Amino acid sequence: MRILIVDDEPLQRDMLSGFLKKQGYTVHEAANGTEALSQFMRQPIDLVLLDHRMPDMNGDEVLARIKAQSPLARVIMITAYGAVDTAVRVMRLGADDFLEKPIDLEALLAKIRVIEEQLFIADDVARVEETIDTEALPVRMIAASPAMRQVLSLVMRAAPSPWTVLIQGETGTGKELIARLIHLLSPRKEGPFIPLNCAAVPEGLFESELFGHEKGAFTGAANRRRGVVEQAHGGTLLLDEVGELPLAVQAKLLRTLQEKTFSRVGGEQLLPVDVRILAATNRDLKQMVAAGGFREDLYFRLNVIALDIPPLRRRKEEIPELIRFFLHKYQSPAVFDDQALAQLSKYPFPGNIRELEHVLQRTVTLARSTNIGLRDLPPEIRDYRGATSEGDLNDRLAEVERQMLIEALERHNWVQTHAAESLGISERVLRYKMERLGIEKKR
Ligand SMILES: Nc1ncnc2c1ncn2[C@@H]1O[C@H](COP(=O)(O)OP(=O)(O)OP(=O)(O)O)[C@@H](O)[C@H]1O
Repeated sequence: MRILIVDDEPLQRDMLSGFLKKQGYTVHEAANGTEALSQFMRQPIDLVLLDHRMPDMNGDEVLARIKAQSPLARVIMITAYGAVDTAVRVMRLGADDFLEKPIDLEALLAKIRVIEEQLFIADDVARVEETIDTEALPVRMIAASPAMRQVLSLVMRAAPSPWTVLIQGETGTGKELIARLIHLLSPRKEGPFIPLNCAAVPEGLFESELFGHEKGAFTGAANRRRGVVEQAHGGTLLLDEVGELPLAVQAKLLRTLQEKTFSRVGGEQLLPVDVRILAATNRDLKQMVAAGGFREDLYFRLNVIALDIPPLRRRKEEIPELIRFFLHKYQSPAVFDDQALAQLSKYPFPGNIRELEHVLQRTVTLARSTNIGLRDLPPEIRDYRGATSEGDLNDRLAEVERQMLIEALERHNWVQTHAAESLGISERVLRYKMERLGIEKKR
């Protein structure tokens, strides 16, 4: 990891630099904010240890400028002893962590390790992207928010296992992308990845689509045909919109999952098959189970590991990064000004990342110049005035809850027992809420 130490006291810098070098890190140093920013332009930096008290520039400002230049750079802010206000404020401004003076080197190392672990995840993803690129598969992905990093870390752990994974999320949140990632990180990566969109299969054709058919199995079955289960042998089968599967087919699929065999429509023989199943849905399968539209036993079989992909409006901090990503993908020279970016961040994107991508394509194509401003945005976004519906209310409540939890955790140095107590909830409830709201544990 490449670490930049920003501190105006040479002794403190030397001490930190010596310690971190001994731990095997590559260390750069800067004596003030201006120098820090120029260092930042010159070379890749993964982590900044930033002294909040700077002679030339306010620590808040240095932080904001670093984060604007490279939203993925991690920053640990070094604050004065007992300056709780500062600590809370810099965390809000996007610092990844903070540490009080005098610096406890063991605590510093523990914090660096946490960040390092997150970067490893990002590195793994980058490596996956390379693999995918060489195979000319159009799969690259951005995961810059804490919520998505948490999803990715779960992906990393789930992928090598043989278990089925149920990927849940609204339309366009990247469920198929995540499924491909799981496949590519699994021992089956050399095998096929077969996606089946269950919503696109006509009612009467499910069985043959899944399991294939023998010649003459039904009118129109002129030849033997392999189904997706068979095609995915040795690899991974993604059942997208799995909630659309008719009940009769669900029973057959369950048998295949349990016994690792299947038979083609019109065939007598039970054939062995080695396939890992991933399922994706934008419907609430649990509710479908309760309403009798989905088999409970199949639900439990599919839901061995559950991955919930948060909607884009819960991870708006990724919008600038996603825009950069898509502009690069389309080799567009367009630049979005601050007002356009702010308005895009306000809009709730019901169609999530897919909608964002379409909006960008449309905007860039129709804009009069490469400088994209408010007037170039599609009217539904340009004229969007903020929350009105119930869905938005829930999002706002979640945001308020998030802020309150983070503040309480900060106040109590991320000691969950104390934070929970101060909020009047149990520690278990606190942990549940942290997970649901994508708040990462700090220590
Ligand atoms: N994190 C991401 N980074 C970059 N691109 C993404 C990301 N997430 C999704 N996309 C892109 O957005 C589009 C929609 O993603 P995908 O098809 O995986 O969504 P989905 O949840 O499976 O949608 P649906 O529920 O409608 O099937 C794709 O073009 C995908 O490449």
